[in-house]
Amino acid sequence: MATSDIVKKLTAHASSFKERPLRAHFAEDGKRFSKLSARHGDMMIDFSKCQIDETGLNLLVELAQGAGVTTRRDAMFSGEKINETENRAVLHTALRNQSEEPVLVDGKDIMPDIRAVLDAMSDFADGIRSGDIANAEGHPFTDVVNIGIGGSDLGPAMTTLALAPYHDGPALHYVSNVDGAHIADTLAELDPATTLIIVASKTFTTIETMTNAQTARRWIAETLGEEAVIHHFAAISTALDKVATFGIDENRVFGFWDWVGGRYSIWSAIGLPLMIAVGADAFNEFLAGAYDMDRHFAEAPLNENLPVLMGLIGVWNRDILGYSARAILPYDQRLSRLPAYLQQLDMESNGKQVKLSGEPVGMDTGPLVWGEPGTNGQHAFYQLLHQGTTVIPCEFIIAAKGHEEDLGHHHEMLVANCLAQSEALMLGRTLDEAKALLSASGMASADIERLAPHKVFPGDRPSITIVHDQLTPFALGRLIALYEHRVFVEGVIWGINSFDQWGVELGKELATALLPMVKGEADPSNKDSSTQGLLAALSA
Ligand SMILES: O=P(O)(O)OC[C@H]1O[C@](O)(CO)[C@@H](O)[C@@H]1O
Repeated sequence: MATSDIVKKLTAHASSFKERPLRAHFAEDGKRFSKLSARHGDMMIDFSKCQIDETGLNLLVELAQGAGVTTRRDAMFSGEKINETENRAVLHTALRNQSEEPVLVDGKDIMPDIRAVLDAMSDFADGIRSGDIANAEGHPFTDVVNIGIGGSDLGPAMTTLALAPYHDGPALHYVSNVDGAHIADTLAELDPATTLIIVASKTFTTIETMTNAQTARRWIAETLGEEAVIHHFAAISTALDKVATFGIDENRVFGFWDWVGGRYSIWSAIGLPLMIAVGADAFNEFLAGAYDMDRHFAEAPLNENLPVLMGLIGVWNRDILGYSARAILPYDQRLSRLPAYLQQLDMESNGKQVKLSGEPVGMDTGPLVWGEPGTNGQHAFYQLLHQGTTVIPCEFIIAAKGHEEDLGHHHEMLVANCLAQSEALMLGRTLDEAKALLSASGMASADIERLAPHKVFPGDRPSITIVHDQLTPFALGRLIALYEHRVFVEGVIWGINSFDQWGVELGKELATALLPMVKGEADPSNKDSSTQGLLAALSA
């Protein structure tokens, strides 16, 4: 059946959820959870609190089949150049390939190069961690500053925080913003003599990273002397020629390849800061977790395949039910940067308006992705999630166990809060229930009438809950890979290229043209009146 026909069927099917609230679906079907949840190892995804049923799910699976999700998936894993607008393969999965199988790009097996870089990273990380690689005086590095932005920052920054219980290497710091405040505040806390700077940039041209790297270089040279620079810098890039021009010792340069997208690069040398923090063994566990999800994605039937199911529910929410956002709500303080990480992964991948052919997509594509960890968000924006006029599907993430064995009562409260939120969103509270509650408290009837509408919760607000055992390196790798493949599935259904990012270019070009105007060295009179007015206001 053609995609448009399945979409029509799905749209017709959605009416059963407009007519009957989720609470009725739960009341009628005691097996709803077991029918609408799926498991892989200790990871379980409950989507029974979404406005979907088995019939709808079967239609969605048909949609995935019709859109060619499996063909496209296999093409990605096998190194075909599916990033057609950049003429590149998409092989972040090869970076975590734990099998002996070769992976071919243009007929060449890329696995030996991947393993060679991983070995070099391990040697370097071990050396920094043990103190064998030290400053000119032989003192170990106590602090490492990673300078990068986007995929060269969010992945290592998010994962370093997530794996704090495994962090036994030097302290890690991340500088990304070109705002001088970021690097100034970071370096102010540090001793240059025992600080290693890693410059991470796929292209080694990104203006923010290059500006911060030059500032860090001056900081080292001015405090320790020019000859110290060689001891205090390392780099990660695909542009090895540009790194050499910057003056970083070639033995401290860790490469990767154009078939690794920035937002998919945490598995490459971009993960070096994480490896320095947690050690090569834990990093390898992290890769193994992602590989485990890769195998599941490649092999599990579509109706049991977690990333496929997540992607299908995403399309259902976005295109059939018309919800334009999704909230990422990890009930795990150490995943507090996950929403920011997923913003890049999802919105840079699927924030597109044309298909691979260049024609308009004709459907809504990637939703607005945002979020904060629970329980903090509960005391901030959950009011809107529960009673606002916009429905925002939520994605809760929770581990069965925390790492703080002596603080089990905290974890129990975390779990109770997480489950309470999805229950409240689904169930809501009717006007009659609100009135009954107020009346049970002994309130006068006039006050009940006045107050009850404020205590009504519409309910029927969909959510997915992802449960895993504990946030280990393996579980983290698996979780990120789950989201990567979910974004892939959605992108295939929309027919877009999830692996380019032309949308970030225009702003970069205009910033380059504006810089001389900001400096007062060029005439802004060809700019629109707003830009001219803002330039004048900022020139004080
Ligand atoms: O690693 P680089 O080349 O400095 O790029 C950083 C980021 O900039 C982007 O190209 C967007 O501007 C991202 O895709 C990328 O992760």
